[in-house]
Amino acid sequence: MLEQLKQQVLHANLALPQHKLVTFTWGNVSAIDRASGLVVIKPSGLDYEVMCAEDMVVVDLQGNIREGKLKPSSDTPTHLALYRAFPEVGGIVHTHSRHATIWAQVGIDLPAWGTTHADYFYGDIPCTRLMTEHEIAGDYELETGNVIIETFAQRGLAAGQIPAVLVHSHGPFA
Ligand SMILES: O=C(CO)[C@@H](O)[C@H](O)COP(=O)(O)O
Repeated sequence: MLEQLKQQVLHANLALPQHKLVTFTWGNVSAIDRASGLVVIKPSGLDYEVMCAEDMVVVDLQGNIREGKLKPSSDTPTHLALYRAFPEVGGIVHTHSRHATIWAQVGIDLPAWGTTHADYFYGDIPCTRLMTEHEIAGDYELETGNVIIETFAQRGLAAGQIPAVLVHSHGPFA
């Protein structure tokens, strides 16, 4: 099922350690097949060095596992919330890359100060508000998606124009 997309998602996940964007297994990439509404995502906690296409997990937009032997990434509910909210989004990447994560801990927007930033973003990269204790203690990953959606709605941002966000005290999603 979705063999080509699994290869693409595997390749994108393996690019994270190659570009030094993750520590240990703390990052994940997914992609959606909009025709079927199915999402291919990295398994949770599996070393990138041994990861292969068959390890990719297929889930539907409600989080039901449709194919795969391994547990999907712990961030799957965040990815799914974003796919449900932003129909223009075809793929999502989350990392704990050092500098973006530092900005996320500070909790401020990333200003459009550089030319490469300007090549990809029509403005500052927003940082979400701090999540509440209730949100953190509840379904944290789903609430992470919700706070991203809230940030884009409150600021009138389009995911196609600002294709990344910092989640306060966590890290970047793009
Ligand atoms: O920040 C966290 C956990 O605190 C997550 O982003 C994990 O780092 C994701 O790991 P996988 O479940 O994708 O391996």
